[in-house]
Amino acid sequence: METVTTERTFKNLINNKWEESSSNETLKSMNPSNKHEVVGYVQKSDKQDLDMAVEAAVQARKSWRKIGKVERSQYLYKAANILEGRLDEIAETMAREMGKTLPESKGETARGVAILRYYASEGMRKDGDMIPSTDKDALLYTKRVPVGVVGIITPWNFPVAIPIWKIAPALIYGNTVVFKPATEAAVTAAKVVECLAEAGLPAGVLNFVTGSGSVVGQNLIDHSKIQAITFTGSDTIGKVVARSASERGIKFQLEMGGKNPVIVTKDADLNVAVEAVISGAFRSTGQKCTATSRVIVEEGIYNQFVEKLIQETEEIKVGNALGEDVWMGPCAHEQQFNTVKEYLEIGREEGATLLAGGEVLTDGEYSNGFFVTPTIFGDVDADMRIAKEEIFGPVIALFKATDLEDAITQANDTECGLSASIFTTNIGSFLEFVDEIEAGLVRINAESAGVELQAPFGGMKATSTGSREQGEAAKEFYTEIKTVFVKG
Ligand SMILES: NC(=O)C1=CN([C@@H]2O[C@H](COP(=O)(O)OP(=O)(O)OC[C@H]3O[C@@H](n4cnc5c(N)ncnc54)[C@H](OP(=O)(O)O)[C@@H]3O)[C@@H](O)[C@H]2O)C=CC1
Ligand SMILES: O=C(O)CCC(=O)C(=O)O
Repeated sequence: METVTTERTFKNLINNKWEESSSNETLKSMNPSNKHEVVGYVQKSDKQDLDMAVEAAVQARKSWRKIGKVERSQYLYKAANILEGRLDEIAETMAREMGKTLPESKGETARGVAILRYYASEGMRKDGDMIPSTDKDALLYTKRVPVGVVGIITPWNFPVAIPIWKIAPALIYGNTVVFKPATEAAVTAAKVVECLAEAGLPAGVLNFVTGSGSVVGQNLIDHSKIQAITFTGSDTIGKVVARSASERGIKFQLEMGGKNPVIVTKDADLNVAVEAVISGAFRSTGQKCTATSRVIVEEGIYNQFVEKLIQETEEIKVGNALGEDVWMGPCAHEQQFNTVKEYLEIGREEGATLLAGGEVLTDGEYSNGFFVTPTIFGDVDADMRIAKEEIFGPVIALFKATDLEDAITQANDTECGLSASIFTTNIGSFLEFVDEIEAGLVRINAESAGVELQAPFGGMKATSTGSREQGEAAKEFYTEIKTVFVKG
């Protein structure tokens, strides 16, 4: 039986009006901890709705650019305060809608507030540089200008932080936005947009359109009036974005998969390493692009490390994301649940040794949700699919290494290059790792996940398109540089 906990139907935001879709249809968002519970409804939009949103963003471009960065920052400060005031409510919605535990959901929402404040303060920072000219009587300088209308497509795994780390820099640098969230987390995203709208943004500056990726998302990336697209999600759709954007010669930024390694050397503090591997691999049910998925351990301490890892993994409490003392929630939605179940099977069939977990939980309350136990596979071979493919679930693949060089070679044996950690007390090992590892986020004695909003974020190799999000680095994507030469 379906339980409806909220009557709310969320609308699109187009030109500062909350609009129903032209199809008059809605999509319902379900709770992965209890698949009978509806969290809310969002609009099932089509091309017509998207065209209106893009047109509104086009019309708002000039005036938004002209009011200047300092004034734009005030809207972000206000939105931060509003989001902070709704922190508990929005975190609870997130936990209900995509199964992140309540403490983690609160942490992410607080991070959203901090990101808004960070980019608000960017309003007081410089817009360009003075450069000496070869002509002593001339003035030569650069001026950063907005790109124009930015299309933003986000995934379901960070439904507050990722939208905000794209929307806030887009707006502060003077762009207008059309935002399409992941359908599986669109109610949470709608609440974030409410906070921004309530801050009083002028009409057309931020537009929000929900609906399927294949209709709203595809039309957004193909739209002739968009000047830039930023996307976080799967490799498959990332490639579609890249093709469409490069054909039209517009800017694009992609953040996609990870297969992040952690190396544990023979001199590591094993307690620290075990705790960090568990947190990196299983928090958010392993559904982070920065999650730990391969753990490479030096032979001398392998047995000791694995024994402790198994023991602590077996103590993890899995349950409803809103449950007290629950450490790990469900997979975020049915399709993701099916993917994880499939990989648990693949691991067994490929001949890896199941050391912990590997179960689908179906008893009692568990039967209402998408629950699996945190899983560790040993004896994993580099050619196995569980060693190569992103699972996006709570699954660790363990490998043995003869020495540091072997461990780094194994760590780099992947197409992805987002995040990588090493646990060591040897300064030489850490310096070697920093030099040799092929990853955009390099972490020493710290878990592979965890991003600081004021620092550049992004991957090497097939994970990203080279550009970086967050921190100051975001301005490279959200602005163009004009080089100005002035002769008196
Ligand atoms: N790097 C990361 O952080 C993430 C990686 N992933 C990886 O991707 C896998 C699949 O997850 P999934 O949610 O299906 O990821 P997708 O790449 O399908 O979805 C990400 C976003 O793209 C949208 N989208 C879907 N199809 C199109 C399209 N043709 N054109 C434009 N936009 C589109 C989605 O909309 P809609 O929701 O409406 O389909 C969503 O907003 C995961 O198992 C995981 O491996 C997933 C999420 C985040
Ligand atoms: O580790 C984090 O905090 C960010 C991860 C992320 O960006 C993602 O999973 O998409």
